[in-house]
Amino acid sequence: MSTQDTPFTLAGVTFQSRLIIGTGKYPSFDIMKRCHEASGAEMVTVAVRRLDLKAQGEASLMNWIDTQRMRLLPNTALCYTAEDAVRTCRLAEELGMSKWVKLEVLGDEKTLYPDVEETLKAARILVKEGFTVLPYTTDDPISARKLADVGCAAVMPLAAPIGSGLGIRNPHNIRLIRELVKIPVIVDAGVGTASDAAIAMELGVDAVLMNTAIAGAKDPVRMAVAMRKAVEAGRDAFLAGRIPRKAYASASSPLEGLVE
Ligand SMILES: CC(=O)[C@@H](O)[C@H](O)COP(=O)(O)O
Repeated sequence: MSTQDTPFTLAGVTFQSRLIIGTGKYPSFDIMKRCHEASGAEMVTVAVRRLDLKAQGEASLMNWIDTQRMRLLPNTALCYTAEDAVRTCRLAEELGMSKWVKLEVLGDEKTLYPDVEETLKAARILVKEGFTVLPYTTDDPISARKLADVGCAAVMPLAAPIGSGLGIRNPHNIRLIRELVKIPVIVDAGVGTASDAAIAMELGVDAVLMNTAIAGAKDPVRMAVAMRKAVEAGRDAFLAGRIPRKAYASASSPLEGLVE
């Protein structure tokens, strides 16, 4: 029996790649650009509040992003209130970046955990203003459902705290979120290596967003390649369907017709 994939579609736009990539922490803009190419990602997130608006030419981050190939996804990193996040999204729009936003409203500086109450508040306002809202959230299924109910285009539960590289802390919850909401689910933050990305995809999520695992690797370009392959492999494994786990061995070769 062969299995057919359905395209990854977000707010009516179809993507070939299920990997979304960041722009922070790279050793250089040149390495970042090479990672973007190697990853095959078609969407790239940029922290609006970290942008140096005065930088020109090669000193400007935006100069190193291939916007012909990749859709820009401005994000609200460094925002701790709904008000700040909404203002940042409006600024992104004024700068001509995009009306698609990665909404990130953080609870504190130590954990960088999402403040779900403020995220919901901001999401309601932004959806009303016509933004396509992709919110970073906890791995709590009820919060994910509330974000879906207010009209977000996807939900992006964390695998683990941003930049921690701890991998999927709660696979069960990620699976519950996948079951509960009808919109795309994108695992965002905390991926440490390729197997984490593959596990996320094997849980049935639609895509994975990551930054630190690639930007902070010893060889970022090679890690970008590994992540592209891991996301593809995880998706294939999910579609193929894993075998059930068994408590005891079962022989790989048939037992009938043994030569005596
Ligand atoms: C780039 C970005 O938006 C991060 O805030 C995001 O959440 C990724 O986290 P990692 O760096 O842990 O992959």
